Amino acid sequence: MAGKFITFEGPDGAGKTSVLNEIIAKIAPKLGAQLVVTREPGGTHIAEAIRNVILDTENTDMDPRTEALLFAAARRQHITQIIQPALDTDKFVFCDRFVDSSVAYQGAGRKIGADEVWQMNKFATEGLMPNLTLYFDVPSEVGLTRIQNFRADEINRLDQASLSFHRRVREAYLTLQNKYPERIVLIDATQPFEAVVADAMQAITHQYPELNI
Ligand SMILES: Nc1ncnc2c1ncn2[C@@H]1O[C@H](COP(=O)(O)OP(=O)(O)OP(=O)(O)O)[C@@H](O)[C@H]1O
Ligand SMILES: Cc1cn([C@H]2C[C@H](O)[C@@H](COP(=O)(O)O)O2)c(=O)[nH]c1=O
Repeated sequence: MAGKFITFEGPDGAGKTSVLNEIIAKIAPKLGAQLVVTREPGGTHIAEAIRNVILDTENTDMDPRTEALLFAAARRQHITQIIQPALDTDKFVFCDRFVDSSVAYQGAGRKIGADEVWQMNKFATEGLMPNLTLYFDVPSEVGLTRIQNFRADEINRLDQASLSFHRRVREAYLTLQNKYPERIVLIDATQPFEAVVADAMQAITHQYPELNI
């Protein structure tokens, strides 16, 4: 892997996507064609189709392991079609969520267990991991309230899970950050938006000074 793989992670409503958009606007002129921005689940035609199945609020009877397998299947397609080819050609890949989401949501939220979810995802990723992960931390209540207040028209099946589910997700992220502090940088996402963007930018340019604007 010659390129750089940077992921944005966090509970629902943490502000990842908004911050990612802001950061991309800042660095896109600098990186030009060396920049790839993508998301999970999704990023390819097949993976976006899988996304629609997973997030459909009608699919209330989906088994937790089916859900985990579908996220991993979407990830596999995304890696082979988008992420790996970009890394092989020296690009910076910014991805909204990756395998840490599966460990947090399916491992802890759905109680499948972190080890089983890691094992299953090894088949999908063949060990590909981000170089840098920004973890946007907010209490579950804060994230869910933001979604209710600002994004009520886009609530998906995962957003609808119980508060205790979302609390387990956050705890799992904090455990991951504690376990892999070299890779995962914690950003306090309860701050005003501009301060969150500044902290995220600082974390990125600390590791990649060439992205300083
Ligand atoms: N620091 C902040 N303070 C207050 N509101 C914020 C902040 N950051 C983002 N928001 C708002 O919260 C809402 C959710 O943000 P966003 O969609 O970026 O979160 P997300 O982490 O990508 O969520 P999800 O993973 O559920 O898609 C948006 O309406 C956004 O404007
Ligand atoms: C990759 C991935 C995602 N999820 C969950 C997290 C969110 O609730 C949705 C995706 O919606 P977003 O608005 O694009 O953040 O899916 C998950 O449970 N497991 C995963 O691996």
